[in-house]
Amino acid sequence: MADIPQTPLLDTVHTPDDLRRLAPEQLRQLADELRTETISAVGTTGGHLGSGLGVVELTVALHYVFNTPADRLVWDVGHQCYPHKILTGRRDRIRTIRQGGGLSGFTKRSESEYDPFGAAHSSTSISAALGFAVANKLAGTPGKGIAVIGDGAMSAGMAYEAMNNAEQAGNRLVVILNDNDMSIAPPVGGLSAYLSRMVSSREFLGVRDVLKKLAKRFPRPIQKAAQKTDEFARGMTMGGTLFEELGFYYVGPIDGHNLDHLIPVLENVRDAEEGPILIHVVTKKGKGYAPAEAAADKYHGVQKFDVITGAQAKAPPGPPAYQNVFGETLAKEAESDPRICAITAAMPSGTGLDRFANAHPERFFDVGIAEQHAVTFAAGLAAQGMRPFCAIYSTFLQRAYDQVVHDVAIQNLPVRFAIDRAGLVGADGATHAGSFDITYLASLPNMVVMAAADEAELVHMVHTCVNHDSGPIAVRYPRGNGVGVALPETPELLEIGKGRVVREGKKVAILSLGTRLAEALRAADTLEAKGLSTSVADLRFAKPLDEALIRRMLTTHEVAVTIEENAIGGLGAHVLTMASDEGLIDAGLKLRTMRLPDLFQDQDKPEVQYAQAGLDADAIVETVLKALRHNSTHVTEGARA
Ligand SMILES: Cc1ncc(C[n+]2csc(CCOP(=O)(O)OP(=O)(O)O)c2C)c(N)n1
Ligand SMILES: CC(=O)[C@@H](O)[C@H](O)COP(=O)(O)O
Ligand SMILES: [Mg+2]
Repeated sequence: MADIPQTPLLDTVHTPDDLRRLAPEQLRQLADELRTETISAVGTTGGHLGSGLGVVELTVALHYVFNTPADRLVWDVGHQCYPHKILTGRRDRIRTIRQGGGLSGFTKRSESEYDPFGAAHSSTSISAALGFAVANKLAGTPGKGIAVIGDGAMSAGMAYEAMNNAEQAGNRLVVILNDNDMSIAPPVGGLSAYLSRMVSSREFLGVRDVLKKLAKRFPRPIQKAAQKTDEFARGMTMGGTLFEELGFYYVGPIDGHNLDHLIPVLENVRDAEEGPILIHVVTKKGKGYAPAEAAADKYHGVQKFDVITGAQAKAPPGPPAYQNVFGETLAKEAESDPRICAITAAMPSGTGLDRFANAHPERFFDVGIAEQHAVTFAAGLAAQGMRPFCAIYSTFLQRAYDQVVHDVAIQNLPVRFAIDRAGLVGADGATHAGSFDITYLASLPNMVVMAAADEAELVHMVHTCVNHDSGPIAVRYPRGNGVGVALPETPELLEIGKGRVVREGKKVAILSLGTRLAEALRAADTLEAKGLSTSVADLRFAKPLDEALIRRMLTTHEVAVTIEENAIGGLGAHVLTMASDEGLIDAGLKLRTMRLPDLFQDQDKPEVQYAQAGLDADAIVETVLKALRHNSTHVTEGARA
């Protein structure tokens, strides 16, 4: 573990109350020590670094000026909250972040009173802060709602829905726009260009500029405060900013690393009688750590790294990552099919579409953090004859559910959903688990839902998505690397709704969907060794089900087990419904469904998580043996566990 840095002043600050007892001139040192500790901690654990480094000064200033936790500080996404956690009583656990049993990598209500709202999915902070603000206003209790939202998160429609509704909060709501001109990738779209113009068209506001603007806007008390300064700054153009048109008082842009500017501005905003106010702070993602500042991604998400050199720990070379198999396969398919285009919602590298973009830039679209728009944009493309691949993580696709139903499924449009991070994802924890997409997709009209059992299957499924002329198709696959099977030279056109028997047996049938297939085969070996002849089928499709294959398995084996990397309501539910409707349960079939829990809080590596979730080979064997023992007289010798 990297040495814990010397931080004499930070050592005395355990809560924001300690911070607020410091003299203003001590805050610079505190910020420097906080940045050093953040770098050291993330060097040990890996995680999100760049965004936290960019808000070190802002974090100090916000807790110094506002009366947290009574003033409810809501971090958007929450990946930048490591400095906030260090200052709010969690420094002793910061080196457990994003690990099994450790701190969450995002804000989490159950962790601290200083985390009033959980996050991880972006663009929720203004709505939540508005909720806190209005609740306090209604109750007549003090306490503001303060949202800190990034320029990337500001590209999502939900942020505008909240701002459009914010007037009612008055001065109870403060929005800090943390503009570092970065999302995970460089930001895209009109808003990004607008913010760049705002920042480049005027110098950073000094305190005098801000006080002058505030003074003009607000009644006497602020003017008095403003007049304390020895001179007024030049006037600012009043109004005209996008945010002012939405009903906010816009203040900025100001230097988000200059405590001498941040603190007086925040103090004046805190005491303003008018509102809501949006403060536009300009920061640098990765600030204060040369390797992060120099990196293209500003060290957004990092492995453990050497603090001195910035060199990240390299994962041993293994099979290709699913995201890259997807991106490269689609890029190859697109060489011969001009209809193919690809859409990401601000995750080009995470989805592997950066590879597609390099090959076909004119057919690649990064729409920003705007999953709802991404899906309906894809629907429009499909309706006009294109073959759009909408690549969105399982968890983030949840945000666009009505667009999937209303704009794609009901209209039976040939949109292709490439659903990465399906199943458990490890360190990102519960908010990023891809536990529900089979449930929320396989009940939709016209929707085809496939799950790749390995990287070769993914290639076949992408090829099938390209060449099968039908309505919507979703293909899901997990975070991480494949299993090491050879990628097919010639991809297969799969028959929709047809699974495959991978192993023939007689007594036990394991019906697998997705990458649990490897565990199913391991379990079959164990069961065979116990004298239990076991079949294994890879169903490939959750919808439409391969009913003929399933019926054969359920009627010729004593025990059948379904297994999927999805919570309840997925494959198992559909097989159970079919078995029940066809009277197979009545006929004495022992059918068990193995699936994820609906809430899985742990953050350990996925293979550890699956064992904890009871979805590995040992759990399959145990499930089968229990089923066989259940009111059964047919237990084969040796089957007793
Ligand atoms: C709904 C949703 N889509 C995608 C993501 C993935 N994501 C996490 S952070 C991030 C970029 C956020 O950019 P910004 O708000 O500017 O914060 P910064 O990292 O620059 O501090 C994205 C796209 C997410 N968390 N939530
Ligand atoms: C904070 C956030 O939502 C993203 O940075 C996410 O953590 C990326 O996940 P992957 O690392 O699986 O791409
Ligand atoms: Mg940003």
